[in-house]
Formats: sequence, C-alpha cells, structure tokens
Amino acid sequence: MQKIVVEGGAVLNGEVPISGAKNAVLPILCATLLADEPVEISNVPHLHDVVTTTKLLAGLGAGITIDQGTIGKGSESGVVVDPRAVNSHIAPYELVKTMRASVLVLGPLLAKFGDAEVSLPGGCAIGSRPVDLHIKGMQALGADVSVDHGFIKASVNGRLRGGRVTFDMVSVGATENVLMAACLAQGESVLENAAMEPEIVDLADCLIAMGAKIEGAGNGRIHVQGVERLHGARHAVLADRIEAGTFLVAAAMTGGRVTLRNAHPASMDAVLAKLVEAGAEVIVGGDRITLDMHGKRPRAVDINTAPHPGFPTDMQAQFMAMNCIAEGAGVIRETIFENRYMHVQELQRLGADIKVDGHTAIVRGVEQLTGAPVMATDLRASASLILAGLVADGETVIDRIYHLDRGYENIEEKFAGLGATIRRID
Ligand SMILES: CC(=O)N[C@H]1[C@@H](OP(=O)(O)OP(=O)(O)OC[C@H]2O[C@@H](n3ccc(=O)[nH]c3=O)[C@H](O)[C@@H]2O)O[C@H](CO)[C@@H](O)[C@@H]1O
Ligand SMILES: C=C(OP(=O)(O)O)C(=O)O
Repeated sequence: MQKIVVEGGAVLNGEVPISGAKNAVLPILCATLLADEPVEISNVPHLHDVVTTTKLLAGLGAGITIDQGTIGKGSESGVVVDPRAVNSHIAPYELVKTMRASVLVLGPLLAKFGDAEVSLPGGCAIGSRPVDLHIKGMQALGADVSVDHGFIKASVNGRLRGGRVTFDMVSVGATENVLMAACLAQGESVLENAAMEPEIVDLADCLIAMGAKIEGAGNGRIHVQGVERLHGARHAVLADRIEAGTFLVAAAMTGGRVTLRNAHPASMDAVLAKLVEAGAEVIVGGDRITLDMHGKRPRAVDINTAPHPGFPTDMQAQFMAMNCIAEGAGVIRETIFENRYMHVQELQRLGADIKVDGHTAIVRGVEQLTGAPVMATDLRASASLILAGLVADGETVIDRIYHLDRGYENIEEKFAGLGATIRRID
C-alpha cells in the first residue's frame, strides 16, 4: 500500500494551480445522463472519484472519451460523455460503496428513463450519511420509491411531474439529485431549503447550458421549469475551493507565502476570513489568491462548520491542524457530520493537544509537533495529516493515502513545487 512521507520544516513559497472541484465534477458527470447528445466537460481533475464515476457511467452504457494527453494538467483536461447508448439503469454496490456521490445517478436515470436501481451507499468514516432526503424528493416529483435488499428502486409511469420539495435539512447531494430530476419533469418544481453551495451553482450552470430552465441556484429556493429534452453542451468545472483552502492553510502554518492560480475566491469567503483572523495577509485578484504569513506563527481560531455560506465541514480538519501549532486555543464545533474527528487521534500522535467533547473540540496550540507514523481515515483527515507533517520535527509517514487520491490531484507534486519535502512510497 502506498504511503506519503513528509519531512517537516520547509517554509512554503511559490505558486500552485488549483484543479477543478471534485464536488462539482461528480454531479456534473452524472447530469450528462440527462442529455440526448454528448456533453463535453473541461477542467476535470484527475481523481480516483472521477475514474469511479466514469466507470459507473460506462457501466450504464454511456460512451466516455477521456483526453488522456491533458487530463490532470490544468484547464485543458477533458471528458466527453455520450449518453445515447445508455441501456442499463442499475448502479451496482461494487462502485457505489467506494464513492457515495454515485447516488447522484438516481435523479438523472429516473427522470430520463423512468426507472433506476441504485445501491444504497451505506455509512462511511465521517458519519451514517442517510439518503432519506433524496428518496423523499423523488417521491415528491411523483416517483414510486422503495428500498429493497440494499437497493433504492425508483420508477415513474411516464414523466416525473413538477412539485414542491421542502428539504427537512440542508443537503448538498439531495438538492443536486432533485434539481437534476426536476429538469426533465413535467411542469414547475420549487426546491425549498435547498443547499447553496457553489458546486450547486456550477451544476445548475451546466444544466442550463444543456437547455434546462433553472432560476435561483445558489439561494435557498430554486425554481425549475421542466423541459422535454436536454441537449449536448460544453462546460468547464468550477475551481476546487477545498483544495485551494488546503494550500492556503499550509502556507499559513509554515509561515510562508503562496499564490493560488485558477482559484475561485468568491466561493471562499468564510475560509479567507478565518485565515485573516489567524493573522495572514490575504490578497485576492481575479482568479488568484496570495496568502503571506510573513514568517509569523498563526493565531488559533474558533470554527463552527455550517452549510454554505458558513464555514465548510470539508475544511474543518485542516483548520484543526493549524490550531495544533497556533498561538492560543481554538474551539471547533462540527455540526454537519456526527463522526468527523477521526483525525484527532492521529494529530495527537504528533503531539497535538486536543480535547473532544461530543461535537466540540478544544485545540491548544503547541510550540512544536513531532513526526510519527499516522493513518489517514478519510479524505480531509488525510490532508490535515500532511499539513501537520509539514511543520512537525522530523518525518511523518501517512498510511492509507488512497483516501487522499479520491479528492486531491497530484497533491505531493503540488506541495513539492512549493518547497515541501514530501514523497510517495510503495
Ligand atoms: C460529493 C460531495 O459533494 N460531497 C460533499 C457533500 O456531501 P453530501 O451531499 O453527502 O452531504 P449532505 O449535504 O447531503 O449532508 C449534510 C448532512 O445531511 C445529512 N443527510 C443528507 C442527506 C439525506 O438524505 N439525509 C441526511 O440526513 C447527512 O448525513 C449530513 O449530516 O456535502 C457535504 C457537506 O457540505 C460535504 O462534506 C461533501 O464533501
Ligand atoms: C466528505 C467528502 O466527500 P464525499 O462526500 O465525496 O465523501 C469531502 O470531499 O470531504
């Protein structure tokens, strides 16, 4: 199994390109199923989750063309999905279990073909993550849905019909699934208490380019006027705000100066504000963000995770790593996932002072962490261990890094380009 080895002590300096967002490209790839023609997606990050999604689409019968020459090398990386030959409506357990976002084929398959069978994704390290809101949403659009032998089985006689869907709680995935389904439903749908994440806006932009009639994406209420068919389109995926935030935290922790290219600062207000609170100078211009720490140690910050525009849960572990070496103490409250403190034990192996009480973690900064062997437990936990390793004394060896490859493109090359001593070993 591969591991990442980080030698602490380097001050990060330089420029790093930001890739397309995992959480935007996955729903967009699923949305291509709704079209009657090929859809061309660019700025596709080279991630394990993207490979899984293309396998899933290919298994349904879609034609997939990957621009092998350029994928992973920046804005020219592309995937074309041709949904015309789709002949299976079943998303099997073998793929869904490795990537929860697979459940996002439910809405498109149901709306386009009238039936879908999608394996239940099951829980994962960060929480139980049920899909009841996805199911209720499909039912509100007129689908018959049952859960049988671990599969969600959904069908509709003819087309889905538009309806009012009020989500009990804010869910990114349920909003995306229902939004996609509503695009081909008969009549108008209104999604209330919808998630407002930038990735929802990016998905809506892609659907609109395919001919969908959507208003209000990015707000809590989204209106969709269903259309009979969607056509082919071209869409460039939004920049990854979580990858961007991870590099900025790395710069802050090491006292360095890092400039992000191809970033999307407008989607990062909560994270940028916390970095300024931690003592960083943050300069934003166009698609570039520069963070300069001027060699200082960061100050600890308090964090409450919340749906967008609140502080993203996907940045919680990285800010915890920063608080571990910051001046003072910070209180972190994780409100989205019930078990998203798996990184705490591993950070403690490096000498971090963290006390967890339920959903709250109190982190007291220490002068120096010490390198140690640690284990990645989920995607962002893995990132937090790299960050801690960058400032620890000596070598940190991170095991189970397959989590990292789900969501970060060329992470060790990008960190090495900023001056980090980091390598992948078998
Ligand atoms: C691929 C993708 O975009 N993943 C992101 C997405 O995950 P995902 O879409 O799975 O997250 P949700 O927004 O749906 O989950 C938020 C909360 O709602 C709960 N819930 C959700 C659906 C449901 O039917 N019932 C229910 O109770 C979840 O268990 C969780 O506690 O948003 C999360 C919250 O910003 C991010 O951490 C993930 O990176
Ligand atoms: C939790 C995450 O992703 P997913 O929903 O794909 O598991 C994440 O990106 O941090």
